[in-house]
Amino acid sequence: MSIDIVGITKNFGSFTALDQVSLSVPSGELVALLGPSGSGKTSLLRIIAGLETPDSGHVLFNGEEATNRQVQERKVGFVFQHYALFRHMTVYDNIAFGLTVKPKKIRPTKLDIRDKVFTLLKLIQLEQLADRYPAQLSGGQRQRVALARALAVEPQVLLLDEPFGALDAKVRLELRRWLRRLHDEIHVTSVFVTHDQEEALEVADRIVVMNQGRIEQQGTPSEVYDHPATPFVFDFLGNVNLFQGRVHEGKARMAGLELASPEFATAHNAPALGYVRSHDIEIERETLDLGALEAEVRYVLSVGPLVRVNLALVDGNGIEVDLARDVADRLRLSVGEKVFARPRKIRVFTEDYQI
Ligand SMILES: Nc1ncnc2c1ncn2[C@@H]1O[C@H](COP(=O)(O)OP(=O)(O)OP(=O)(O)O)[C@@H](O)[C@H]1O
Repeated sequence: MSIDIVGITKNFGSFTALDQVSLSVPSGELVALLGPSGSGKTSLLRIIAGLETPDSGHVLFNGEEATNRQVQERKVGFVFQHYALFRHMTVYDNIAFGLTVKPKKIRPTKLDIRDKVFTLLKLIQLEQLADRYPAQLSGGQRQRVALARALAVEPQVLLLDEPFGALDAKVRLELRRWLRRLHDEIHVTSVFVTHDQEEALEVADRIVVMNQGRIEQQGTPSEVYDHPATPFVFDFLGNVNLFQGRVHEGKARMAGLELASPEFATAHNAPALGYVRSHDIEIERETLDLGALEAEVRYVLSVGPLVRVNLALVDGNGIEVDLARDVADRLRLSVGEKVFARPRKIRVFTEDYQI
């Protein structure tokens, strides 16, 4: 089922949580709503679910007006961060619950329910644990059961609000890969709320980046990562360094760097911000040209497969560089050493345009 959000605004008192938000989710797509705390992700999800009413705007399901439809009529399934399972029921009964409480006329037979529950148990790879109680499961297993319970009633839309938020990093990673594979199998239209950019980049077909109740950008993971439309998106998706400067008659100057572009031709001393991802900077001991910045090594820190180097520039500002371990091993940097930092890619934003 496709979802269209058209010009949705939601206020809580004088606070605007959603400001004229429009979004289309084609049938079968997995969309991630990504943004910092308070950006309006959950409010938008709750409006799609029918748990919250917008002040203005419309929600359409398959092109049909659904703004005032009751939750029960919307055929949505939910999985929340702390959507506790029924403690006194086994895994089997938890998953079967939505089917057993259906009105008698449309309730499947006991045998059909059994078939359905075991199909779902297979899908979530927990067939052996049907008779366990929630307290006897790990956090990751519980969330998989919660997902199976949501899927049992064959929702047309699946809404997931930080479903893996309470789990530790390793389980989180496993589950998001598992969710991606599961979605490839069942293709139910899904909206997934997260504030974790890696999770969104890995799981979603499309990412909707939210900030202060508005959509900053939407696109495929590579579109938003490689071509961020705004400084906010650049900053939010990855570890970035920021250089302040100015553009004037075809040139941008910042932190001792000079960049020429025809895009700047009409700018006259306009303030500009240059963004460089920490893995888009090379460190050299010697330099032959002007494209590198003189710096001093402040500290060197191993972070798993990366080595994070903090450099102090001549102007006193600090930048962070992430080097692959083999590159760092070759360089063998020591604290206090003088080096050169060469940004490979800089994205310049001025008030009027970006390159
Ligand atoms: N029922 C409510 N009453 C008053 N304010 C609310 C209510 N629900 C949400 N808000 C406010 O609306 C804003 C958006 O909240 P929302 O939960 O949608 O953000 P979010 O992006 O999901 O954040 P988080 O990641 O922290 O859950 C927040 O500032 C929040 O305090």
